Amino acid sequence: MVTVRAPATSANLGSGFDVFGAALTRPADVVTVEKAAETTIEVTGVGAQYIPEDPEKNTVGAVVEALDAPARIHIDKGVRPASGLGSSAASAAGAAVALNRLYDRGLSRSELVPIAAEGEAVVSGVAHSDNVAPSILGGFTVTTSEGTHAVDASIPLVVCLPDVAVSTRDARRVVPETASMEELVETVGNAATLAVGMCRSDPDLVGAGMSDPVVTPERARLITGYDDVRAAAFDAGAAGVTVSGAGPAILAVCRDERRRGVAAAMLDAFSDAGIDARAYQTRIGRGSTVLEE
Ligand SMILES: Nc1ncnc2c1ncn2[C@@H]1O[C@H](COP(=O)(O)OP(=O)(O)O)[C@@H](O)[C@H]1O
Ligand SMILES: N[C@@H](CCOP(=O)(O)O)C(=O)O
Repeated sequence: MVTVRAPATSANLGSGFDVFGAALTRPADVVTVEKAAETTIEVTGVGAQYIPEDPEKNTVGAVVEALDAPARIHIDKGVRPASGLGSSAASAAGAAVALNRLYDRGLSRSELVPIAAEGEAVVSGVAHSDNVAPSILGGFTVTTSEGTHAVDASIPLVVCLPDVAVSTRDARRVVPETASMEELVETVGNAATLAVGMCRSDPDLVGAGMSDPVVTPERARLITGYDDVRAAAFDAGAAGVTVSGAGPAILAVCRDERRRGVAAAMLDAFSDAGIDARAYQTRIGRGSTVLEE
């Protein structure tokens, strides 16, 4: 038996659509696997009632297939599904790390990234790796078709999750098909600024590089109260605010001493818009951890 804690993640970080990701210290899924002749999946925890236990439909089923590692699998969800916090990815990442150990497949953490990404194709139609990479490797990650680079960065964050669901599949439908040269130049400049900020563990620089003129404005329209929550976070001292993943969670980066105030301001703004929400005061953290084997 192997048990793995796989963290929630925030993808895109504004300027790095389908490329940037970050592991969060909390929340997390806990995935337990045991060898079995046939694969079975049991799901408990946050939002378990919305998650299929059929291996064909659950993200971990694709990981079992790719590793040829049938197992009795238990997923204890800490990351709510359809959150923008890499819920579907956390289970796939945890399963990839756990099954690799259970069956002694000997794959490196980097080699497990494309395998876990197969799970994302099951739910969103695209095997994007920007959530599974940080959930497996930890830190700030840059993922391209060439592979993944991970950087340990110490950056305080707040993620505010409203009590509404946005599916990644639906939110990918509003992504524009083209961008102008002006938008491209602005995005490249912001993404590069953010990456330098991560390398320096500088929250102000990371925040300065989060702005994205192409995808985020379209996604923000799907989140009731987004503009007010964003403005409230900036007023409370956030250095940058954007949609987390495909939403509806909203991500703010700030200095440590501002985190509590930023979280309270975001919750108040959602409440003023008539929406219940919860805020996680978190930071960039480590990847999947083996708890027991
Ligand atoms: N192990 C899993 N954990 C979470 N969601 C899963 C899992 N397997 C399948 N799903 C499905 O994936 C969808 C949520 O994924 P997605 O829309 O990408 O949201 P998130 O941003 O939270 O990952 C839901 O329809 C859910 O039923
Ligand atoms: N790059 C993807 C990331 C989706 O993240 P999720 O946490 O919402 O699953 C996208 O923006 O579609």
